[in-house]
Amino acid sequence: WLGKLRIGVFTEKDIQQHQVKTEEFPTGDNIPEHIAIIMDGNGRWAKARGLPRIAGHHNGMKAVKRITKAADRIGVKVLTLYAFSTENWKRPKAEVEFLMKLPQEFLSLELGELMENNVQVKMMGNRDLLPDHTIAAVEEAVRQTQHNTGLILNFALNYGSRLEMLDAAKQLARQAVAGQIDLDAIEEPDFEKYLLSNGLPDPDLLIRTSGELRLSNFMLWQLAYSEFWFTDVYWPEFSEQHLYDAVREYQRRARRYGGL
Ligand SMILES: Cc1cc(N2CCCCCC2)n2ncc(-c3ccc(F)cc3)c2n1
Repeated sequence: WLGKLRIGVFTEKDIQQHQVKTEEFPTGDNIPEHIAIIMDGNGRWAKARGLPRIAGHHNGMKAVKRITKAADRIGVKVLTLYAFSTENWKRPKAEVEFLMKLPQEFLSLELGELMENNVQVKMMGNRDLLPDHTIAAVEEAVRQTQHNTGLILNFALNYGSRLEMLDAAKQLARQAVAGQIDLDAIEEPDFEKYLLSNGLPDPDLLIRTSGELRLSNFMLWQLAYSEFWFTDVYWPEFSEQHLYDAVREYQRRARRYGGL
């Protein structure tokens, strides 16, 4: 009986504003197998606090760890995080140099725990233009975790969807010109195997933070049937409960649309 006694009184509003850390997290059926996140708002988060943009990116990196653990906890199988787009090269040189150091900083801090939690690190993106030190850090993490069978943590790094699809089309065209495939027999799976997401299921749920309502050249083919969930919250302040709100909404839609 005493176990049910509430210490202090909090309202539904407190819960919705995450003033109170409710232990509840989504369970049961329809946990999305693959969640993809466009982690936006890092610069604005810093600006709102009178901090330099790189402070936003650094706090964004802490959110990566927080949300990876939260997704793993509820049984998500694949978590794809849009860490750097092909358009991000237009940022100031100093900012790009800082961003290009974050993969190795994150991995030097977290790879041990990722291994303990059986997480497999993958990278989806174009290795051209990436600094050698960035590629080396990511490829070492991919190698070390390649046999892990738990959550797949897939970083979209120097990724652009149109370039990805154009390259897949060119590879198919080359095969057709060489007579290695019958043009009229090409089906969607023949195209998909040349995408950088090859081997991964399409995202069930796309989350984008900071109020932007665009895809920004992210997984345009793969998101064809995905649920989209947008929030005004800036990525550095995106909490476990925000993730769980998105998953609960996904489960609600699946129940509603899953029927007739
Ligand atoms: C370029 C960049 C930016 C980056 N930000 C932090 C998250 C918000 C978005 C912008 C800044 N993060 N966070 C983690 C990584 C990363 C990438 C590959 C990898 F194998 C391990 C970690 C990362 N990479």
